[in-house]
Amino acid sequence: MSVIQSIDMDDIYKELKNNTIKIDANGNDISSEEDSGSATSDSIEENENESIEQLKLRSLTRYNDGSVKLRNPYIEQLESDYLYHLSLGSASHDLHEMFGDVKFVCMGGTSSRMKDFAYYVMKEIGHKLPAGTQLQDISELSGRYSMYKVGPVLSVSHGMGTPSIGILLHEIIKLMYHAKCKDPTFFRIGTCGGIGIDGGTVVVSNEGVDGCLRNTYEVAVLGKNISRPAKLDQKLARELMSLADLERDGYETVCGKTMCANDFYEGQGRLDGAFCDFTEKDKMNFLHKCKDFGVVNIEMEATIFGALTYHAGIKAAIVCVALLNRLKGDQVSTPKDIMLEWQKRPQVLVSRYIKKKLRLSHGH
Ligand SMILES: O=P(O)(O)O[C@H]1O[C@H](CO)[C@@H](O)[C@H]1O
Ligand SMILES: O=c1cc[nH]c(=O)[nH]1
Repeated sequence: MSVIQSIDMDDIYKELKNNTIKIDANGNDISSEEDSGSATSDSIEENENESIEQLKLRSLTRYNDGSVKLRNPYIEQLESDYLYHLSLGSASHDLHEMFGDVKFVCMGGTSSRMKDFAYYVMKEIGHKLPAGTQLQDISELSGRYSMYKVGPVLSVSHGMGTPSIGILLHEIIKLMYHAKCKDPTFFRIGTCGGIGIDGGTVVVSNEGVDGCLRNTYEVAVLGKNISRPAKLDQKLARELMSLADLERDGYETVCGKTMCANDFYEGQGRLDGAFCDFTEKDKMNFLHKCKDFGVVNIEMEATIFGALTYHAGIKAAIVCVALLNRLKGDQVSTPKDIMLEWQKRPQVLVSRYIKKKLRLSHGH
């Protein structure tokens, strides 16, 4: 058995490596700043700082009318911007006409899930298609992602892992800008492995952490690692939790940290990949440490989803259903029909939220 370097879990709070630049939501380099949030810090001052940060973020990411502003001066200079992986362009399509009314962008890994969600949410919000028509996959030509529009809801597939959802997030955020969408809210509707929770349990994430339990998303840009906070909207998470109802739903909904792994097998401590250089004891120790740290589930997109939406000043939430309890095994072998029923659960919660917001905005 080859030797691998073990993760020193006690080092998780230490500074990132020297060649990593930490940037805050406003794009400032904060690599040299001490970590804030010690138990002795004054909470009123923290709240004030938080509000100031939110205001600065808003001025960087919104025009006065609430429409999405990009943090990239080069886009304005382009004569036309082609969103290659969506098969849509600012010159070839009237993006404002097509998407200007979008308020909710829902993403999930597979095309079939996002098509099902589009039909489900259509029924839930009472959206009617013209007689004899059906929903069209707007990005079909790209052959990469599938996208359906149901009134103010966009339902898009993102594929697997951070690179895939990262490309989509860049293009969808640009789409929001070209379409002049006002204050959109983003959701990831997914599946995950639970830690200490039964299969079928729904998880609302309160933050994303990476495979070393850091609450950041790191990416190499021009030869340097850039690290951005992987934050999710706390109020939105609480509101989603308030819409869950154990008695009515018949299943549990919990809130906690979500680990974003860069791999399904070794990266999630599975013993059933093509390779495994650790023991079952190592795996269980790691999963228990994650659990003690507040991690309730593992998937493969949470950090980048939190980081890019936060950087864009977009309210975002992740709702996943656990397909298994990783403390009890690694194989995902639940029968297909049960799995499909479980996958509906995050859709039900997100639809409830959308319905509630639409009712409020229509004044009833
Ligand atoms: O939530 P969905 O889209 O199912 O994605 C989850 O499932 C995939 C692995 O099977 C990863 O992409 C993980 O994040
Ligand atoms: O264990 C699991 C199940 C779904 N998706 C993951 O990434 N991990």
